[in-house]
Parts: sequence; C-alpha cells; structure tokens
Amino acid sequence: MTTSSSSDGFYAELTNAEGGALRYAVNGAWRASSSDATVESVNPSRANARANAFQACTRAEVDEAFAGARAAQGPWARTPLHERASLLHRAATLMRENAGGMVSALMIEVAKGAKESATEVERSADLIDYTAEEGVRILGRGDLLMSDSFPGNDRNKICMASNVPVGVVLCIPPFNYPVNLCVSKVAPALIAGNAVVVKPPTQGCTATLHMIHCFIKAGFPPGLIQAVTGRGGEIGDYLTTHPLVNAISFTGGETGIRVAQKAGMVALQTELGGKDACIVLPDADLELAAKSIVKGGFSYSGQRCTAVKIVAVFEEVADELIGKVNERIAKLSVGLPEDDATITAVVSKSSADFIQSLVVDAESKGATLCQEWKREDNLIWPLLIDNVTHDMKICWEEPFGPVLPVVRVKNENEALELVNKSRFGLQGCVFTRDIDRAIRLSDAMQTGTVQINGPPARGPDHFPFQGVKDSGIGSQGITNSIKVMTKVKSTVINLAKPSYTIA
Ligand SMILES: NC(=O)C1=CN([C@@H]2O[C@H](COP(=O)(O)OP(=O)(O)OC[C@H]3O[C@@H](n4cnc5c(N)ncnc54)[C@H](OP(=O)(O)O)[C@@H]3O)[C@@H](O)[C@H]2O)C=CC1
Ligand SMILES: O=C(O)[C@H](O)COP(=O)(O)O
Repeated sequence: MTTSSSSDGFYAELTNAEGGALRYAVNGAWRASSSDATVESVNPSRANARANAFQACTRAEVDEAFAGARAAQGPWARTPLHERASLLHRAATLMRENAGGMVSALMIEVAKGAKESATEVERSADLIDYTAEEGVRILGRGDLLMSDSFPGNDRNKICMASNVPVGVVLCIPPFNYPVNLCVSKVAPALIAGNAVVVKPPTQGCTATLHMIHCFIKAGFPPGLIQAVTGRGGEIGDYLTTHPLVNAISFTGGETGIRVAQKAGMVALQTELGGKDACIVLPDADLELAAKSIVKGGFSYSGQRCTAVKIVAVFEEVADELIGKVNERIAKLSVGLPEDDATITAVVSKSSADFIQSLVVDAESKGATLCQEWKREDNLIWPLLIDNVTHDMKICWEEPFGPVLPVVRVKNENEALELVNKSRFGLQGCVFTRDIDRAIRLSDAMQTGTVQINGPPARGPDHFPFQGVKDSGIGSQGITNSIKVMTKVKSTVINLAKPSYTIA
C-alpha cells in the first residue's frame, strides 16, 4: 500500500496551489468554488482541532454539476456493459494503489483505527470489483414473457423486459464509512449506466474526495462523477430536491427521514439509524455471545448503524454473561486511531455530550454502571450499563458511541417487546443452540435482518441489507443496489396472429 496525502503526487489536483481547501469535482476537473467560502472538518482525536477545509459550493455550482451529469449520462448508458465494468475494475485498482491517502484521512477525520481504516478501503475496492462482475451478470439479461399465461389471452404478445438506468443518482454517505458507503452507491449506479452526484459528509470528506479521484483517474467520462461539497445543512435540501435528480441513495441519521419526506418522484434508498438488539437465551454459548456483544457493541467505538445497541439477556444467565462481557471490555484498547485502538474518540463534541446525557439519565434512574464513567474530550471509555429499564432513554435511543445497555428479561415476550417497540428495525441477533427457537424469534422480530449466533453486520457487501420502520427504505447490498438504480423497461411485440412453438 502506498501512502500519499492530498498535496502530493496522485492527489495533488485536489489541492489549490496555495495548499488551501480541497477542490470539488465537476466535469472531470477539480475546481475552487466561486463562493470563496469553505467548510472545515475537525480532528476528533485532537480536541476537534481543524483537520481540513473544503469548498462551500454555491447553488449555481450544484446546478452545473447536475447539468454536467445529465449530459454525460446518455452517452454512458450507450457504452457497452463490459467497457463500463472494465473502468470500474480500473478504479478499484487505483484505490488499492493509492490507499494511503484515504487511510490516513479516515484516521484523522473520523478517528477510525488504523486497521479498520485500511480494511474500509480494501473492502471498498473489492466491492467495486464485485459490482462490476455482478452488473455484467444481471444487467446482461432480462425477462421474456408470453401473453397466453394470463387468462383471456392468446400467444400473440411477447414482452421483453430489461433493466435500464434511472438517470442521475444523488449519493449522500455518512461520516462513519465515508469511503465504503460511498462506493456502495456510486459503483452500482455507474455499472447500471447512471451518472452520479456525490455529496460527501463533512467529517470524512477528504477520504471521499480521494475515492472520487480514483474514479476520475480511472478514465470515466467527464461529468459522469461529480462531487459537490458543503455543509449538508446548507446545500442538502437544494441537492435532494433538485429537478435533475432521478434517484437518491442516502445513509445517515434522522436527516434521512426528512430527505424522504421532501423527495419528489424519485427512486429512494435510505439506510438510517438502528437499535440492534442482542437476545441471549439461557441455552446460548455464553462465551460466543460475550465475544459477539463486545465486537458488535464496541468496534469503532459503537459508531456503526449495525452496532449491538442493546442486550436482552434472560435473567438466569445474566450474571454469567455480564461477567464474561466485562472481562472482555477490560481488555479493549482505548486511545488513538494511529495506534489502532479499538475505542477512539467519537466523531464530535455534540455526539460525546449526547452519549454522556444518556448515561447520566440511566444512572439517575437506577441503572448500574459496570465500569467507571470516563471521558476526555470526545474520547469515552467503554461502558456496559446493567439493569436498564424501559423508562430510561438509553433503552430506546441510539447512542452511536461505546456505551451499551443491558436489560434483564424473564421470557421471549419481554425480549421481543424491546425489539418491536423500538422505532428502529435494522438488525438484531439471537444467541441460542436451539435452531427452532432461533427461527421462531427471528420471524417475530421486526427488523430487516436477524443474525443467529453472530453479531449484526452489513457485510459481506453482497448480502441484502435493509431496515424497516425508521431504519430506512429499500434494500442495499450490491445486487439490490443495482436494481434500485435501474427501472424496468418493457418492449412488447404484438403479432398479427398467435404463434406457438411446435415440438
Ligand atoms: N443504516 C445505516 O446504514 C447507517 C446509519 N447511520 C446513521 O447515521 C447517523 C450518523 O451519521 P451522520 O453522518 O452523522 O448522519 P447525518 O444524517 O447527520 O448525515 C449523513 C449525511 O447527510 C448529509 N446531510 C446533512 N444534512 C442534510 C440535508 N438537509 N440534506 C441532505 N443531506 C444532508 C451530511 O452532510 P454533513 O456531514 O455535511 O452534515 C452527511 O453527508 C447515525 O444515526 C447512524 O445510525 C450511519 C451509517 C450507516
Ligand atoms: O453504516 C454502518 O454503520 C454500516 O452500514 C455498518 O457496516 P458494517 O456492519 O459492515 O460495519
């Protein structure tokens, strides 16, 4: 893996001559905004000191980006599928060759540990390769239907249905996977013959722009991949309600609900928050459950939509399970991303303040803190909170941090109540050796996915991934994303006379 930053070699075009704010991408070039204004990212591990700056794009620049994308999309849709796939493979190669800039940007801007940052980039390159291959497989074929299978019809109509691009896809990823959750939108859109306009998250923007640069350098036509920067709160509504948008793929928090409410007649894919529950039954392998709870609850400091966000353990095994979880928590490394700590600073001061408020509320209502509460700036030490009850905010809110509530339950109904009363429904997991019981519980859980004897996870990236209720609309995963970014086109041949094959 090579190391590089925005100002040297491969990524030099992103930076102004003076080494100022990173540029935004329009029509194949990196440009400074006419606004003369910038937005800044911070370094969560260094008391939120300035990390980098980006162009605050104007509305006219957003218009230009959409117009350029629209102009580029038609010729791209007419580019042979195998050529589209080749360019995606080239982008994946460039990402692997120039991973260093993205990895260090992830550590600085979103405080992701060194190994996980490297994994995010590698996983993203793999995702692009798989998308290219899957696109070739599924977009190269369609359906052929004969009219005589429906009552009242003879065989005189033949319907050919294929998947065609939607047009321009607006891609808005969140801070916690600014590379992976961006390629998971961009790559399916491109293979399907669409153009994309990307709005990177402000925290994580550097890594997203580096990733976009790999696509541009791979030789995609100018305009096909645009990246407009600026605070979501300022340009977000203008982007999501833009008349040239045909589909929106959004991952993030509450904002996504507002995006969905405002979006017009466009295809929508939203992946939002989660309150993933881990149900531990009395017959479970408690060692496995404890390991999965700690991995699921605390990796990347709990800042994953699929983090375990609440444990529902049967009373008879609660003490033993909690003992095992606490032993493992004691071994978690806390510190800097560069040192590859598991627990690193959470993304912002406001996030740390919110997490603290949930802990204070729970403690004031009688919950038991299994570790000492400890915080320095954005860095919060891992904390398990036992004896949580339904009146505590942490029972229902998503902390997005390294604190994990435990509710002791008497039976399956109490466990299911916790899962199904939540306004979220992303994933959940069940630990038991009884597969019949696991399946029964899985069927009763109102979530997009249930993991049996393993922690919640989005990956592998070709698995279907979806939320219900406030956790989102539509399904992700490579195959499903390609489908969301296409629409079905039917061509019907009307024969003058019915025709049947004769054996
Ligand atoms: N289900 C899932 O797959 C995932 C869910 N999440 C959820 O996301 C949350 C944390 O991520 P976070 O990045 O803070 O989420 P946000 O919803 O705050 O931001 C997500 C993205 O939306 C942008 N944005 C902000 N305002 C608007 C707007 N009005 N219109 C359009 N876009 C806008 C942000 O830009 P800017 O940064 O400039 O504000 C960012 O790029 C958690 O709740 C978590 O559960 C996170 C990852 C995955
Ligand atoms: O956005 C998230 O947090 C992810 O979708 C979680 O992905 P993971 O389960 O692969 O960490």
